[in-house]
Amino acid sequence: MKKIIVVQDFVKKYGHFTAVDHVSFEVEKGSIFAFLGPNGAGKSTTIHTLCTILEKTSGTMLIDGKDVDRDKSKVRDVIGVVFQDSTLDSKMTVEENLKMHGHFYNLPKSIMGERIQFVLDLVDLTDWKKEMVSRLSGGMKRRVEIARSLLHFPKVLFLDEPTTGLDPQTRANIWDYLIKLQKEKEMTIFLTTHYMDEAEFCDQVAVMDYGKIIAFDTPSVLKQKYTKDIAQITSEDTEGLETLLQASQMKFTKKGNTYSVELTELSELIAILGEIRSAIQGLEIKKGTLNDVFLELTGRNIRG
Ligand SMILES: Nc1ncnc2c1ncn2[C@@H]1O[C@H](COP(=O)(O)OP(=O)(O)OP(=O)(O)O)[C@@H](O)[C@H]1O
Repeated sequence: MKKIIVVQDFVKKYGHFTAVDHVSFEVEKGSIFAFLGPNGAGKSTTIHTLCTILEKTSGTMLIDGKDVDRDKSKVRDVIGVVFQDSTLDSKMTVEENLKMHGHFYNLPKSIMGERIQFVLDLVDLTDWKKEMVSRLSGGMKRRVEIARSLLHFPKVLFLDEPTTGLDPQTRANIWDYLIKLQKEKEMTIFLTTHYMDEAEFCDQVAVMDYGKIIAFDTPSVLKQKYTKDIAQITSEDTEGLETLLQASQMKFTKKGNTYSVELTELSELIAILGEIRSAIQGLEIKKGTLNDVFLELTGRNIRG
């Protein structure tokens, strides 16, 4: 697989403060990649530097083989960006906003109309083309921004917390569009988020904290490596259950007559449950989450 983003030993300092500290990673072409971390982890700093908005202190960053310092304009030609703060002109229509962006990217007049139609179709906003941006909801504005960022058919789409502040339904819709885009256009999507559920959609996740990448892998491998599934068992026969758990050396905690058991071997648990079948009142298996990954790595919740 081709690496479309290559970052080596990236450092960004603001004065004496090191916001990003010797970070290296690579992103595969056509994948969805997320930087996951709490506020202040250094996610926006990294994405802004990749997008040529900030200057790095040291290190190397290549996008599609182009150096973000030496080939700024070539990098800008191959990327699309959607940042946290809206940059749409609310006194203009959706179409006018897109046209302005098209002119900025020197899109020929002959294809402008067709491109605008294409990107608005992608985000289901064709009927809103002539509407003033000021009349759109927050979620629709974000969709216009996504459409606008795609107008010049970028190879990499950068999204800095694309769904922050949006309601769950709109967030889900935006994700539908992004996944459709990635599949249909083979576009690479690089996003930052502090939403765990969003990171779950991604092919690869870099978990960031205090300016460093503390884990990097697919969501399922991260969960396999750093979390355990927990079986919550409620039993009338607490003594019997406890004796069996102790005998099998399974790790557990107890609250009332509910036991939280770390699942290592499912067959072992099934055997225990079989022995006290009639006393079991409830059973729930809780899968490890990306928040558990973060908790395991840092001792804190990602929101904390
Ligand atoms: N212009 C700046 N001057 C000084 N410090 C800054 C500046 N911008 C960011 N920082 C600091 O750098 C660190 C990383 O910030 P950054 O915005 O990259 O984090 P983040 O992970 O994107 O967080 P958020 O989700 O809040 O945007 C933070 O401690 C922040 O306060």
